[in-house]
Amino acid sequence: MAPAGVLKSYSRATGGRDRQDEEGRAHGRRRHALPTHNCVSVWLSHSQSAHLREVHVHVHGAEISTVEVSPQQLQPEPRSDRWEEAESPQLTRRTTAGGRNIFTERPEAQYHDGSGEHRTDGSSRLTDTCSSMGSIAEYYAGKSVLITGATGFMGKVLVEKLLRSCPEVKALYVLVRPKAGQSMQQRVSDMMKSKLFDRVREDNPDFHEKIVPISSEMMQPSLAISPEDVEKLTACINVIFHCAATIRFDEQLKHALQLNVLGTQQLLSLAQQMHHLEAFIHVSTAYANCNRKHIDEVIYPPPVEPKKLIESLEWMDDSIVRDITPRLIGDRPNTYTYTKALAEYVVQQEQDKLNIGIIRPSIVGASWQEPFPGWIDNFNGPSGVFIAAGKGILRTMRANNDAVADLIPVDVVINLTLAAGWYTAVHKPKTALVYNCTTGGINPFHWGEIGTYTHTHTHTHRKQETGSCSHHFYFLLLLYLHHHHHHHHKSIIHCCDRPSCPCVCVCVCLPPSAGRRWKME
Ligand SMILES: CCCCCCCCCCCCCCCCCCCC(=O)SCCNC(=O)CCNC(=O)[C@H](O)C(C)(C)COP(=O)(O)OP(=O)(O)OC[C@H]1O[C@@H](n2cnc3c(N)ncnc32)[C@H](O)[C@@H]1OP(=O)(O)O
Ligand SMILES: NC(=O)C1=CN([C@@H]2O[C@H](COP(=O)(O)OP(=O)(O)OC[C@H]3O[C@@H](n4cnc5c(N)ncnc54)[C@H](OP(=O)(O)O)[C@@H]3O)[C@@H](O)[C@H]2O)C=CC1
Repeated sequence: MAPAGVLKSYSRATGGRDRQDEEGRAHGRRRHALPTHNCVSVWLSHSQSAHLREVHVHVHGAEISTVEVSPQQLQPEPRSDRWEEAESPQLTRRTTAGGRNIFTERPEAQYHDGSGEHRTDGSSRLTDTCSSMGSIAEYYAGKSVLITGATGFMGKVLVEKLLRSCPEVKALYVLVRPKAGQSMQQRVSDMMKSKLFDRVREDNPDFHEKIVPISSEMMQPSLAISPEDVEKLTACINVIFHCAATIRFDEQLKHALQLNVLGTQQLLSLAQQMHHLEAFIHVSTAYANCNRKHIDEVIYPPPVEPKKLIESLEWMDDSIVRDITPRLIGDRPNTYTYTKALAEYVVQQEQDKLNIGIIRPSIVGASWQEPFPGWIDNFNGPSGVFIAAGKGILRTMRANNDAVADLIPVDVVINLTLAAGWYTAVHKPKTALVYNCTTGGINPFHWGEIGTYTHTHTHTHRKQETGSCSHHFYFLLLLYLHHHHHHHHKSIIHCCDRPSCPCVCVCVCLPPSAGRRWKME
């Protein structure tokens, strides 16, 4: 176990008002220690005046990449996608003839091991491989990668990033099912035509040749992959990224178990047949253990033995399962978090046979920078709320302004996921490594602050667009903790689309003249 103070602060991923101030809110610029037993981490640091200043990618506590963001850069310019940008005290850089930076470790570099001890021991099992690890892109060169959930929000970004930043990757095998009357091929082809892939297309118009769709339905026995495809996959796959899941909070327990737990189990079985597999990366969620106050980067014992649960639910009528679901999920809020916790355990069971990494993102939001700022294709989590508020439909809701909004941009999550794939393959950890990919512990940002930033940003943006400072209130969402405050506000503002009376405007925190200019789009 790592030292409690540090890890608790970093790993806490649950929303809600919490104890982030054990280490104090950030006063001026500060850096927080990293969790100790993981070696690839992405973390954010900030100053009091800016909510997001830097993203750091660390390997073994050594920084391999830093991105600076000025407070004004709420819509930053696209930046270099190269991962090897920063000098670090623990890595030496050599630049190849082609201009590529290659980082190798200094022999005296310090390590943290799983017990939280600093190590200077050059004979550590981790150092052996570090000196030959090269860069992440170099690792993926010539590799064949299998991706589940490639048609989903995170899977798409993973596919895009691999193709763009690891151009030498050999092939991406994506498990896809036909859906909504579209064949598997049609779905993949549509995906590749989307704006998300514009930059990849620019770099390599033939990028589609690297994507190999494999027909699969993850709820079916053996994932419904044909014997020919199984043979193909077992012969060539080097790395697996498992993103597929049902992320519905209200999923029927049987369905969620079948996909999130049994589907994962079947993929692990397939993985074991692979002759050249180097890493299995499972995408979990920071909320898998949301019933705990502190979430360390460890896999907790499951609430129930998954195999037994699946066996006992098999014979039960759906209505009985529905009735007993609340008892089964206990102090977890939904079947999603419950089954994701079981899946982690199922993955852990294979750690003796496979090199495993588990990524636990918190609430994944729109891209921060890559492939361009602000990309998102769903209304999940709070995104639906932002859209409704941005459209002026939603203006009040019950929520705690001071609760931590543990948002994390999708590109940051994907960068970590790929870095973890590389790290896992190169270091072959003896036990599954867990990576909490969250912001709440080290760079807490609160729901209430979103209103402030959004308002300022909308105002600036509008001014840039129109050259005018006019107060058009497109975005006004007030959060109330108390039921009656929320209802009071709702009855005023939700009942009048155009508050023409100055008194109403004042009541709902608009300037008295706003009524005349209120405009809905
Ligand atoms: C100014 C201040 C701003 C401050 C804002 C403060 C906001 C506070 C908000 C706090 C929110 C906190 C959220 C916490 C989230 C924790 C997240 C944890 C992260 C994760 O680990 S996983 C990702 C989270 N998962 C989800 O978000 C899934 C949620 N969705 C569902 O559970 C169900 O879909 C839902 C919403 C219950 C709807 O079910 P149902 O009524 O059965 O409807 P259907 O599923 O049949 O869908 C009907 C129709 O709608 C489309 N649909 C549904 N959901 C989405 C979606 N998320 N995005 C896009 N489209 C969606 C669906 O496709 C159907 O369309 P058809 O055309 O097929 O009919
Ligand atoms: N979004 C978030 O905020 C967070 C997500 N996560 C985790 O990240 C992972 C990816 O999530 P996200 O991309 O947001 O989810 P999406 O719902 O966008 O994508 C889910 C993917 O799983 C596939 N899938 C679902 N059911 C099946 C099935 N029966 N057979 C084959 N494939 C199937 C979907 O395919 P299809 O297109 O055919 O439906 C889709 O590609 C999940 O494991 C989730 O738990 C973790 C934390 C936060």
